[in-house]
Formats: sequence, C-alpha cells, structure tokens
Amino acid sequence: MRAGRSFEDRFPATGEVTALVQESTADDVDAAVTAARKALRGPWGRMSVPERIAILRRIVDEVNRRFDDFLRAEILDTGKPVSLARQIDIPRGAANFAVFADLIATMGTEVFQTPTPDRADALNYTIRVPRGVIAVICPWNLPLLLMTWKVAPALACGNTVVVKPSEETPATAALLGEVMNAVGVPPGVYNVVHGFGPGSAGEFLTSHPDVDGITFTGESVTGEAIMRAAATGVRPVSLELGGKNPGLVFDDADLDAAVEGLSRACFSNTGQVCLGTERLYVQRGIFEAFVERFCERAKRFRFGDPFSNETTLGPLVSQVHREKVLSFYDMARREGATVLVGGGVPNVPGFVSGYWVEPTVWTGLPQSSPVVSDEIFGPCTHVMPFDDEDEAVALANDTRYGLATSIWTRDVSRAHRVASRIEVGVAWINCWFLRDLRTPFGGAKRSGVGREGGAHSLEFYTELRNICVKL
Ligand SMILES: NC(=O)c1ccc[n+]([C@@H]2O[C@H](COP(=O)([O-])OP(=O)(O)OC[C@H]3O[C@@H](n4cnc5c(N)ncnc54)[C@H](O)[C@@H]3O)[C@@H](O)[C@H]2O)c1
Ligand SMILES: O=C/C=C/C=C(\O)C(=O)O
Repeated sequence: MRAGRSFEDRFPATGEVTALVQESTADDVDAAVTAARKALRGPWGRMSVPERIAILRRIVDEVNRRFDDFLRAEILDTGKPVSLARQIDIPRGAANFAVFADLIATMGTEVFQTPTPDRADALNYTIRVPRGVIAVICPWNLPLLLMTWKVAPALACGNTVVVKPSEETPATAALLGEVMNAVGVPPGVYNVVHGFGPGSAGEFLTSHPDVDGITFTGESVTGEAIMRAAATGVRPVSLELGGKNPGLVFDDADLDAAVEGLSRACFSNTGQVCLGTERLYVQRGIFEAFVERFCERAKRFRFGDPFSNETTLGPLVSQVHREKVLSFYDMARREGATVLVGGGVPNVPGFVSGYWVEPTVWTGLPQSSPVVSDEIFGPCTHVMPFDDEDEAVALANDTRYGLATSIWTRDVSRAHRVASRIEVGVAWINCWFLRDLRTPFGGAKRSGVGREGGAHSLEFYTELRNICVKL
C-alpha cells in the first residue's frame, strides 16, 4: 500500500470507530491486478488440480482454526448477533472452499465422436481453462460468506482474484489474506484492495483493462454501472443483485411453521439479506390469524450487545443505511399504511448511538407504493391478502426483481405449480434460505445475470476450449 487517504470502519452497534482503512489508489489497484496476472503465469498457473484441492482444504482448516478471529471481525464490521455469525457467516465462509474443492475433484467434460467422410471420425472434446484475473466486488450484508462464495470457485478453477470488499465491512477479506499466506497460497493469487465504488477502488478495478471477468454482488443500479464498465474490453460479468422477494402463504399452510420461517425471512440479519422477504401475500381465510401470530413473533426479537448470546437482532450496517430504511418507514406512514408492529427506532440501553431500527409490519398499502415495490433492505414487510392462486402468482410477479420466493402450503401439487410460475431464480417451498451449495443460485429479471453454485459456477470461472482431433 502506498500513501493515500484512509476511511473509518465503525461498529454499527455503537457507531465507534474500530479501524482506519487505507483506501487503495489507482496505482494500488494496478499493482494488485499486475500481481494477479503474474501469479497466473507462475507456480499457481502450473499447479495440478490435486495440489490446488489440497490448498483449498487447508484454507478450510485455517478459517476454522481462526474461527473466533473471523467471528469477532465480522461482528465488529456488521453488528450482527454472534448467534447468527457463528451459525451462518463463518461456517459458510469455510464451507464454500470445501464444496468447490469437492466439485473440482470430480468434474468431467464432454466428448463427441464426430463422423467424417473417410469414416475414420474425429473426436471433439472440451477442456476448461481458468478465465484469468477475476475482480470480485462484494457487499456488506454477509461479507465473508458472499466473498468466499466467489473466491472459492475462482481459485478452485485456477484463476487469481482481486477482491474489493465493501467499504463498510473490510475486515474479513483482510483476515482471509492472512489465511492464504499461512496455508501457502502463492503470492499474487489472492489480492485485496479497499475503498469505495465510483472514483475509488471499485471503479479502478472494474475498469482495469487487464481484468478478465467481474463477479459482483450488490444493488441492481451498481450492477448496471459494473456492466457498463465491463463492456469496454468485452469482459463477462456475473451479477447477483437486489430483490423484493414475495412470500406466499396459502390457507392450508402449517401456520406455526410459516410464521417461524417467514419471520426469519423478513427479520434475520435485520432484514439485510438479499433473499429476504419484504412482501407477504396471505390467503384471505387465514389473513387475520397469520398476521396476529406473525406480529407477535416480530415483537419477540431481542436487541442488545451483538456479542451476547441473548441478542437476536442487531443494528443496521450504517447510519446512511438507517436513514434510507427510516425514510421508507416515514413514507409508509404518509401513504396511509397501518403500522402493526414497530415503525421506529428502539431504545437499546448501553448502545444508544447504534444504527437500530424496529422490526416493522405494515398492511393497507397498494402494490404501486414504493414501500411495496422497492427494495428497502431492512427488517420490514408489507402484508396483503389474496383470494386465489392466480391472484397470488400475479401479485408475486408484479415486480422488476426476480431473486427468490418462499411459498407455504401443504398441497403438494399447488406447491410445485406455484413455484414453477413465479419468476425467480430461487423458489423455496415450506422453508427459506435452505441452501445446497451445489444448486444454481442467482436472479431473474433485474436481480441478476448468470448463476453461480456447484457446476454452474464453472460457466463463469472457466473458459471452455473445444479441441477437435481428426482420427
Ligand atoms: N443477489 C444476491 O445474491 C445478493 C446478495 C447480497 C446482497 N445483494 C444486494 O446488495 C445490496 C446491498 O449491498 P451494498 O449496499 O453493499 O451494495 P452496493 O451495490 O452499494 O455495493 C456493493 C459493492 O459495490 C461497490 N461499488 C459501488 N459502486 C461501484 C461502482 N460504480 N463500480 C464498482 N464498484 C462499486 C461497493 O463499494 C461495494 O463493494 C442489496 O441491493 C442486496 O439485495 C444481492
Ligand atoms: O444476501 C444474500 C444472501 C445470499 C446468499 C448466498 O449467496 C449464499 O447462500 O450463497
């Protein structure tokens, strides 16, 4: 790192500055990309697949050995409760490397025997080669999980990476660098640059001509900017973007399970999950009963010290994000919503300057309200009744986004029928965020481009080369 500006990293539960982070300059980004290119041509590029797999497995072990360091860093950056980070963020950070080590160990490619006029035939076979230097641009909501979700398949496939974590959550990407060094990942394979988007490290990286592909998770408008940057030089992108995900509850659903599952979908990680639910549609016959129980459940979340096991809901990630979420809380009120739960800022003793907001449930708004159509990314949801299946599907699909849905019914036929009609990349039936990392993951419509997960990740992280040999 050379001289440049620095920026503050804050603990969202108190607003206290926990670190000063050096902002990478255009020269730093260039040095990182150059190092990544050089590493491709060095020992990493010549390494056999079993050797790479062995390194990936050592990464898993080292992340697990330093579990508590990762846990603490992630909590200080995000403010999320320790119970959540211990169960989801850090284990998944390690698991991502294990899954792609397994995948790459067993992947085959296709072969065709092609008839020729002399009847000797030809063989067409396909090999996968690394795409090259991959830029990995990450959001702040699940920093380690979403970063390793991209870095693991990139490295498994033999690429090198330059990672730009979110400016809100820089710590675990830096810690992972220590892990890479400790387990013998060659220099230049995993690089981290820090900073913001426009006019900073994000833009420097995505517009760098020696980057071969860009994988991004974040907001849809940022995805558009990144796609424009990628157009220069015709670089491929993989985009996992925003959502306004619908949850559907039919009148034959297991109500207890639906209330529990959807309360996680709406509120866990303080609503800052791209797959989370911000629109609930409930069949009219059970509307009152569902809403009553759902609101009761929403009131049971406990704010407090993110490091305490008792805490089930943390603050939002930043003051700026809190202003955005609260502006939607105001708008809902102005537009005449009935506020069933929350709608404001809680008093959290000992943490009064943290970025807290209450879990919030509204009814009574039309589909056209921005509260019902725009991604808020907070612990809030609007609930609306529907009469039949066709109406539920139409309401669910009435959106620019298409990331995920969660459907609750005991009617097996209906469950499959509805899931296949909702325009999303990921449909869950009687569950939410039940992830099998071998499955395709991504969004339809404005929620993204491409799919990552299992073998689907290879579509982005490798280039296919077809070889035709005349026999
Ligand atoms: N589909 C998914 O898998 C998924 C997963 C998690 C989050 N998200 C989405 O992410 C959003 C929340 O995350 P966020 O606020 O960090 O997103 P964001 O788009 O504001 O920022 C994401 C990253 O992009 C960088 N960036 C911003 N502008 C850039 C530019 N012009 N060029 C290059 N880089 C730039 C940021 O610095 C950050 O690292 C929500 O919209 C959420 O739905 C989607
Ligand atoms: O906020 C979005 C959460 C995305 C989750 C994943 O990408 C995953 O589970 O791999």
